Amino acid sequence: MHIEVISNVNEAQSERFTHRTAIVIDVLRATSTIVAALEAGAAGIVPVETVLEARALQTGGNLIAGERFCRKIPGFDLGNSPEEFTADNVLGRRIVLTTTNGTRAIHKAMRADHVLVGSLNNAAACARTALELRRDIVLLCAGSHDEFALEDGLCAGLLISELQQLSPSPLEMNDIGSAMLGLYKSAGTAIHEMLQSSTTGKRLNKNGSGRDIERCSQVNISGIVPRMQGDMLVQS
Ligand SMILES: O=C(O)[C@H](CS(=O)(=O)O)OP(=O)(O)O
Ligand SMILES: [Mg+2]
Repeated sequence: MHIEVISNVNEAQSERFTHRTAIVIDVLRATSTIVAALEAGAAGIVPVETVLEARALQTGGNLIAGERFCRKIPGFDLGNSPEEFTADNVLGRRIVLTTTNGTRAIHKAMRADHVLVGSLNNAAACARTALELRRDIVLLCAGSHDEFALEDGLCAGLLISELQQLSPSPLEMNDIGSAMLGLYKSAGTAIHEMLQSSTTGKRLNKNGSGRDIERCSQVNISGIVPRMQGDMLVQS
């Protein structure tokens, strides 16, 4: 099995996903938030790229959620903080989500046979599901504003480490994959500190969302594996 890591959305040409399983990673914060929403019992998450698309889908009991410039979009029900996605707020609800990087990355990966959502929170479960799907795997790091993001690279490394532990045969990977595996191994117990020091971490701290970094740093706290079915992410 071959693992390819793509370090940001601009590199993600649609043919790179053909016949593969894609795992989309946006640790701060979209993919961590999607995991939290399904964990809290949301019926599903519809990722959309623009605020206008989200507003157009504010019908039939849907909630609309998302951020621009790290802040909840005016008139939306929820922002992009995992903490907001509690059972009280989302149980049984369909949530339309738009974020700066994460939901755009999910759309880039749509050509894949299977699209999963990965984060530090659900890495082991996500790796297990991806292996069961028996395709080569592309790890798409959403990055931030079309640049590599440390937190997403770290998560790609963790996912590769989990895949290696679970796979019955050796895995091949591209050079970025090897580099991200090394990054993850070198992090040791300093994952939270690395996220704090990342560009996105600093931006979130500046915008009053520093608490989310701690939650998004926690490794393997969830067994939820969001998977695209039609236009919606649901629990696998
Ligand atoms: O809301 C977030 O955490 C980020 C904001 S920013 O673009 O990194 O400033 O969006 P996301 O799409 O979750 O990366
Ligand atoms: Mg991000």
